[in-house]
Amino acid sequence: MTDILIIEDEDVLARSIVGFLERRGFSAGFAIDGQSAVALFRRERPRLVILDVRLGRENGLDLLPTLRGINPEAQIVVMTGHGDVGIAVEAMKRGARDFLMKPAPLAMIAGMAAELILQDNARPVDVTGVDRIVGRSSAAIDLRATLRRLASAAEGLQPPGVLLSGPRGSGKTLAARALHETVQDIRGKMECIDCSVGEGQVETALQAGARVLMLRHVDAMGEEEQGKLVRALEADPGLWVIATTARNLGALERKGNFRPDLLYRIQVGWVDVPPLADHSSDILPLAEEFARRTAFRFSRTRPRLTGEARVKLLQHDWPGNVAELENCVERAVIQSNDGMISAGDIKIIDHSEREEAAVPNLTKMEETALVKALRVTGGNVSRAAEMLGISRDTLRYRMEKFGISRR
Ligand SMILES: Nc1ncnc2c1ncn2[C@@H]1O[C@H](COP(=O)(O)OP(=O)(O)OP(=O)(O)O)[C@@H](O)[C@H]1O
Repeated sequence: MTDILIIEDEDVLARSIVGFLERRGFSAGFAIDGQSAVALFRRERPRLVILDVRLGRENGLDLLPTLRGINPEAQIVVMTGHGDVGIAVEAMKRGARDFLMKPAPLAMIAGMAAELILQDNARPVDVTGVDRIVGRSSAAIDLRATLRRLASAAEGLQPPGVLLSGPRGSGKTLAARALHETVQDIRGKMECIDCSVGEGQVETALQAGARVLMLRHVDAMGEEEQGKLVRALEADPGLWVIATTARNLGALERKGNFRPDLLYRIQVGWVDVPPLADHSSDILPLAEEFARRTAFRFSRTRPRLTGEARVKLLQHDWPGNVAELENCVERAVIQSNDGMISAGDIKIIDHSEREEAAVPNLTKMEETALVKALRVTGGNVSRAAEMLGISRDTLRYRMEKFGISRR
């Protein structure tokens, strides 16, 4: 019996995946076309299949119903070309469990195999440093690499400052903490300040012995606090700043709302944290991680996401980024009660609908104003028209239009 079957028409690639998996203790085999893949699948009953969508002239997706018909319990992960989220969604509608985007590093394939085969509920929750950043997209890989590079250059950064820039909820604070955890031995104690909350926090943090200031939402820092910070940084050149912003600080500086000398000090190291929509291949690994963490927190067995639930998560564009995904999965885990998270448990808050509801209806407002003016004036049309700032004739016309009587 084989644990993992690789269905991949590129013989050399298939062999290297198999070799890598075997060195990590899995038994693996491969097939280079549909027909031999089905025969091997039937004979070896693998628990996991990694299926390339482009299988020579064949479409790998066409194999899905056959494989699922033979053994519906086997997990099937499809490999798609980079950026082909549409194909991944299609594959999952047809029963695939997950997807990988090519080129997928071998370590990532092995990690996914371990996760799916061992169903490791017991994976430690206390991963530290840059490893806390979940994701297998090239954006996540780049982010971890940039943070590691900055961490190793941390001692030499002059002046010592790193700016993490990206939209709300994208993971800037997590990246900042990950960076600090990696360098804390050389940089020392960190105090976190949310600059949108108020003034005076820099002083308090310094009094508490901070050697690193984490400034969340630094774009919201007031003028006076900016001045204090610049003076503190001048007095203590070893003080480190890790700042996060969702707004363009350069533009704020040009408008005179951000001090150029502060900007110069904090954007020595620069990290861009992308919106979740730009790395949608991380949606499912992140959702799995949030489900695992929430289940752990509430001492529950980790619920499984059904295929429909996965498709629903993939099809949303997450304007609130990772924070929105995290909230959504947490709610789903709390609501689920049969060990499964189904599409119905995934409640996506439609921001456009909420915004639509928040826009007042002008006709309704006009009618309400007319009724109110007539009630306040006891039905006196002249006084009501005066209050409303319109002529008596206009008021009469409007009353008729809305069918409003004087009382
Ligand atoms: N790649 C990731 N892996 C694991 N968890 C993540 C990742 N990105 C974000 N998160 C989690 O998502 C949530 C939101 O992230 P975070 O608070 O870092 O966003 P932010 O960009 O700082 O938001 P804001 O702009 O509102 O301050 C946090 O709970 C964080 O731990």
